Amino acid sequence: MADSSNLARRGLMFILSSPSGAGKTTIARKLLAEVDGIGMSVSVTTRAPRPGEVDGKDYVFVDQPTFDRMVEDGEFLEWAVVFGNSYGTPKAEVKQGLKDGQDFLFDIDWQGTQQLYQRMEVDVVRVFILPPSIGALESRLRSRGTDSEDVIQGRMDRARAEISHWDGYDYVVVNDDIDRCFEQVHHVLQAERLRRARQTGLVDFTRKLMG
Ligand SMILES: Nc1ncnc2c1ncn2[C@@H]1O[C@H](COP(=O)(O)OP(=O)(O)OP(=O)(O)O)[C@@H](O)[C@H]1O
Ligand SMILES: Nc1nc2c(ncn2[C@@H]2O[C@H](COP(=O)(O)O)[C@@H](O)[C@H]2O)c(=O)[nH]1
Repeated sequence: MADSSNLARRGLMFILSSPSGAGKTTIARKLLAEVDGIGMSVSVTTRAPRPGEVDGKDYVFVDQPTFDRMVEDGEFLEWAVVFGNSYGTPKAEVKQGLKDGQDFLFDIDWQGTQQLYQRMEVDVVRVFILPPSIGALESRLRSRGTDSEDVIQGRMDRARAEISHWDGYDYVVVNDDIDRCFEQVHHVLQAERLRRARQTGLVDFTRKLMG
């Protein structure tokens, strides 16, 4: 017997953005651990690895000349400069994966979101995570313990500008309680998977149902 989860479906591009420290990486890791059928789009960056970050898993870490060559060779679906470092989304895996029904999770900023939306609007679902307050955002950046005071100040200075992009997203979720926020984001993913236009197996399935 068929249900919606085993009908053929085109994959989707599930984008999580937020001001730095609001919790998108935490939500992304939980989604990857607990939800089937979704994989991370691993970005390329010129930023130095943080303690504990693994090359090829958290990011592909490259130097600036390598990044510039990848841009010239058209290897990115989008790229942007964020906090003085370059970040880009590799093209290769995503395009084929979507055709095969694989969903991809993107932890990217508003500039990258706009570029992906312009290129691949029908596949993109845009989710923006807000902190419950500016104070909570700052204390999360500090409690993470991965960035210097200068870096934290830079990210706080940019936070208001980043928050101003909330209206470029399809869904906005406040991350006060992490479990509740995760549940809300998970529900968005489940609903978006059921969009008629993505369910490519529906034509055959309904034909059979109607005899
Ligand atoms: N709801 C929450 N309550 C308290 N702490 C949280 C909550 N969500 C996330 N955190 C913590 O806040 C810190 C920042 O979270 P995270 O690294 O996920 O943010 P981010 O948005 O991915 O930041 P960046 O853009 O810099 O990568 C982490 O230490 C995380 O454990
Ligand atoms: N446009 C893109 N933005 C990206 C990409 N990968 C990550 N990011 C964003 O950069 C900032 C900083 O990230 P951090 O890991 O250094 O704290 C954050 O907003 C990410 O969402 C990308 O490929 N393209």
